[in-house]
Amino acid sequence: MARIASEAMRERLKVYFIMGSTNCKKQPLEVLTEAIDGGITLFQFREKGSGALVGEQKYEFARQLQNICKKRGIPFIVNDDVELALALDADGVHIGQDDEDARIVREKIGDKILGVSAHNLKEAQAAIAAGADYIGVGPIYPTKSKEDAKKAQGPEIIRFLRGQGVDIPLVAIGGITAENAGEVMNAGADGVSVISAIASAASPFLAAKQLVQTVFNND
Ligand SMILES: Cc1ncc(COP(=O)(O)OP(=O)(O)O)c(N)n1
Ligand SMILES: Cc1nc(C(=O)O)sc1CCOP(=O)(O)O
Ligand SMILES: [Mg+2]
Repeated sequence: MARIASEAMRERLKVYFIMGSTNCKKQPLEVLTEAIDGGITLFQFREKGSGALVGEQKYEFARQLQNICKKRGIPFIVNDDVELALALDADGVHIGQDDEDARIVREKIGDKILGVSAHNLKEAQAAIAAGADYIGVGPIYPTKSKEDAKKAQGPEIIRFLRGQGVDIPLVAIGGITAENAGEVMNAGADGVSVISAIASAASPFLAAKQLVQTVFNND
């Protein structure tokens, strides 16, 4: 299998839903199913924070979510846990600046999708050099979903990176909702990545649909 092409990656990043068991108000498998019905384009399994599943329970939960994604043609990305991604034969891995080195992860996962978090130009350039398929840039707005999140930088960080010639597929993250997704896309993001806007919504289906409408109408 060859590396994903940039243009295909950009399309996949449009509405990127991230979720773990601790983020959901409803049954997580139902939340993911509704989000897919609503039109999400990519999914990341992020099992983190107080009360997160570990060991066999984490593996089994991930496998169930992966099965839903497989049936619906949504690529399944694993956050942080490269060994889990390999054990499940996931479609890819997302790592941050405090995780395993991106070059080593690229070697381990071969042609699978590699996403790397970047907060500034230096980190973005290093991620590209290490073989990232996309970068996640955030937090754009304040977020309650990541305990160790950095200070929000606003959509300006995306405009700045694009202005400096960073043309890798780029997804914005942190505090993004259907209300502010338009300005994030206008700043030059290929897509938006969200946890709470979908996972905490009374209707994950409607929440996903609203994001999809905003992002795709912005093309
Ligand atoms: C799409 C996307 N962008 C950024 C992140 C954050 O990754 P990281 O900085 O490693 O933080 P954790 O998510 O591991 O807490 C992400 N997960 N996805
Ligand atoms: C997982 C994550 N990473 C971030 C970063 O800045 O790198 S912000 C974040 C949490 C995003 O959740 P919500 O959509 O609920 O704000
Ligand atoms: Mg991480």
